[in-house]
Amino acid sequence: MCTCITYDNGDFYFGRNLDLDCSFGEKVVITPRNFPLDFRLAGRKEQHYAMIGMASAVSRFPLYAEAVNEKGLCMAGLNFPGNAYYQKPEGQGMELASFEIIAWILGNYSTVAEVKNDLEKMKIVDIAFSEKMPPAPLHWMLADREQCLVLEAVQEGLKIYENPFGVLTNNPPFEYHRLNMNNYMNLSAKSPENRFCDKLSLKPYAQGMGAAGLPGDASSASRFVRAAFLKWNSVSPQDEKSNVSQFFHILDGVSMVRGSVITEAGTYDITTYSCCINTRTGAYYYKTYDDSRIRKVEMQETDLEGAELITVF
Ligand SMILES: C[C@H](CCC(=O)NCCS(=O)(=O)O)[C@H]1CC[C@H]2[C@@H]3CC[C@@H]4C[C@H](O)CC[C@]4(C)[C@H]3C[C@H](O)[C@]12C
Repeated sequence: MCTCITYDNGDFYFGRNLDLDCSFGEKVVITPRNFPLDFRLAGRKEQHYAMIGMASAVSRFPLYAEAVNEKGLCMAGLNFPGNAYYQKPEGQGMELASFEIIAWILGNYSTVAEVKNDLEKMKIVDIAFSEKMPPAPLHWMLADREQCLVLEAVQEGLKIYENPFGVLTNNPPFEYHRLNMNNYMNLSAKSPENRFCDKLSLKPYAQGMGAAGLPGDASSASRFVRAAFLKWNSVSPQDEKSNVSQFFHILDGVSMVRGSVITEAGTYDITTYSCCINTRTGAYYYKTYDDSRIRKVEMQETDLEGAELITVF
């Protein structure tokens, strides 16, 4: 499971928890402007926007789990098993493999509004990266400071949703989470008042009781509501250090502790890493399950005109 959020407070931040039972060879990878991107059916891009994010560093193609480009457009892929449906390629139009979609969108577009114009033309097709790497069933959150969308490639085609929450988790489809949020509108960060019945003298006896009923489990639906509650009630000074710290505190509120989530295969889902990106500066902050120190990789400190992928070890 995964949780992705945006955070607007002075600067605009984007990031996620990546919850998984194993590593996918993740490394922070910078794709400079002149690194040729070879798309399977959409052709070769010699030049494009530079981007930074966490990718599987096993290949010549940057397989991003999430990234931001130099214009502040960001995108993340999250598991969507049983619902993601990639179409058969037909050899016409803008056909993209699921593993190419982040690099394609961030390489070519500077804002969500710009992408939106072309989304109708895009088709996500069923192509494996390699025999050992079949397509992952994903849905995506795409955001900039102005707008946030969810993209879901399902049997009926590519669905595009406005996402006013700036939050995404996993199954079921986004429409469910949007409706489910209404079940929690009564929760509050403030101390509650007795609305149960005025004939009973009910009083809060501790802090935090206004949000009693906020779901605490690790399920996707619960993480969605909890991340939204933490994010939308968040208060933080607007400097970089406070914002980044606050962002990780929100993600910590929906993170997975080893042993508490056992998959059907009997393995343990954990929050492998958490990341926070300042979308204006391209600074990528992250921490891992075994090292809570926050590390920072700055896209702008590398040569963005380069022609080779930069993998940060
Ligand atoms: C596992 C992650 C989602 C975490 C998540 O949401 N967990 C929910 C669990 S639960 O289902 O809700 O229980 C997803 C997110 C992005 C994915 C990579 C995308 C590029 C590439 C695509 C290739 O085709 C296959 C390999 C590849 C490296 C992918 C590996 C893996 O699939 C990644 C990391």
